[in-house]
Amino acid sequence: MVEFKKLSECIEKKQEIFIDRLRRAVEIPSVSAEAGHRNDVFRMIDWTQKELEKLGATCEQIQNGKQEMPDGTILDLPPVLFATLGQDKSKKTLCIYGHLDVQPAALCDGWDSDPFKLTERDGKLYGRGSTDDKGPVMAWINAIETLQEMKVDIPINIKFVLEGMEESGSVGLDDILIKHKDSFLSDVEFTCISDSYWLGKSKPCLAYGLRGLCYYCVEISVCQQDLHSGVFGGTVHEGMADLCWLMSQLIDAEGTIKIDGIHEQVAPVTAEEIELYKKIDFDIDDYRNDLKAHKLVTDDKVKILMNRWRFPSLSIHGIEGAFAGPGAKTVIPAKVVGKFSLRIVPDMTPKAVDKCVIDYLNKLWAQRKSPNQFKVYPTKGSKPWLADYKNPHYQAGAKAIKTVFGTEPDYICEGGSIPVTLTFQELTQKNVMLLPIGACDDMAHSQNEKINITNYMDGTKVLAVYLMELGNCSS
Ligand SMILES: C[C@H](N)C(=O)N[C@@H](Cc1c[nH]cn1)C(=O)O
Ligand SMILES: [Zn+2]
Ligand SMILES: [Zn+2]
Repeated sequence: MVEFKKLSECIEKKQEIFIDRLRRAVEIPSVSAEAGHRNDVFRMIDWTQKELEKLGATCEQIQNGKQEMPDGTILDLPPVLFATLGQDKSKKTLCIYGHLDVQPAALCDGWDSDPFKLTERDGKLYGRGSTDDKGPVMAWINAIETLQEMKVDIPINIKFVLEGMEESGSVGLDDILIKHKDSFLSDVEFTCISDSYWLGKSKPCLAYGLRGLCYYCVEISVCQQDLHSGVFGGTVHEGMADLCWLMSQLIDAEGTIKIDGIHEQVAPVTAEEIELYKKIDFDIDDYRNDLKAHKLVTDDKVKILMNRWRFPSLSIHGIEGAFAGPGAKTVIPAKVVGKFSLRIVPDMTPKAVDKCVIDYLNKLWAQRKSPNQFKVYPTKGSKPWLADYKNPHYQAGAKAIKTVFGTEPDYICEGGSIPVTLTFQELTQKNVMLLPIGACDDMAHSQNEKINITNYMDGTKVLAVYLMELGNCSS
């Protein structure tokens, strides 16, 4: 086993190279949700392939067909990048998943610097994708590169599955993985994903649960084109008024979901779980301060954590077709599409949730007695995921964290969703672990997303030590 002190020094010496690698990754605006950036997603995949090839990996881009956008345009889906490093039959194989696409971002959203120029301020690296998920993907590359330069024999074979559509529902990925179950995935013994965040700012953690996601569109059309509200106001049934009324019936002021049949699907909380949650090191005042929230829905630590991980939540995201710019445009939109989603937990399933949501909205629509055209439909849904954190694979992760930070990790769940996690678990029938490197205040998906330099560098160390620990791991 490589001496940690030496490994740590080698990683520290390469800090500028590693930051530069992340800088080049962030500079490619690989926003999967925007048609105008689709080529950048392709570019990002090509660029990462070259980085992996420099490590000696054999790469293959698995083509992923086409995607029809809501306006009817057809776009090529980015390929999924498969990479293989090492094919030693005497070694076990680790599969690393990550994503190379990012959420949309623009300076005018309220960023303090260009989201696609990695900018260092106070030991933090700001930029879209810095923590979600380009930083962690680069940290894997950094870790392998360092071990290779130190001439260390990595005790496992490594496979990468890197996609470019995660932030848009991982379109096509499950089908590709299912097709490669008996080939590329057949020898996978462990899967590790670094695409989530610590619970706090200083204590590392391992995550063993994710919520699933069910996303919905509610479409209301009034007429053929937008109307002048002075000329036509008072003569038509306004779609925005219908939609705002419908959306206001989804949750109450406390955030409790009002849709019939949702709460009944949630697995009952056990006394043992409550005890587990009580022990988690989580400062509720810090959390509120970080968010600069006026007030949280409760000051009870266990309830807040359970609301994040153990119970469903419903969020209203936006209205397509509605006026959202500055100024005072006076228009009646011809058609509006409301967007909301539910994060779902065991024992909820997208199928059962879809039925409740659609039945509930149809019931409300009948009450509204509007003559407008109404349609509600789910976009992609994903199930929640839970893993066995007592598996030796988690012990390898914990040992790596102990080596780098001198402390045991917290074992936590994550409120977000990475749908492919469950797919890996089901297809390989092996343990999957989430090993985050970013801090709780990294603000993924938001303005001023960042990763701390310390997290990026220590994260690289943890991933390198974890690769070495896997050599002794029998899952
Ligand atoms: C936790 C992960 N880094 C993440 O951000 N996942 C997204 C997945 C998603 C699904 N549809 C769009 N994005 C999330 O939880 O929102
Ligand atoms: Zn992510
Ligand atoms: Zn994300």
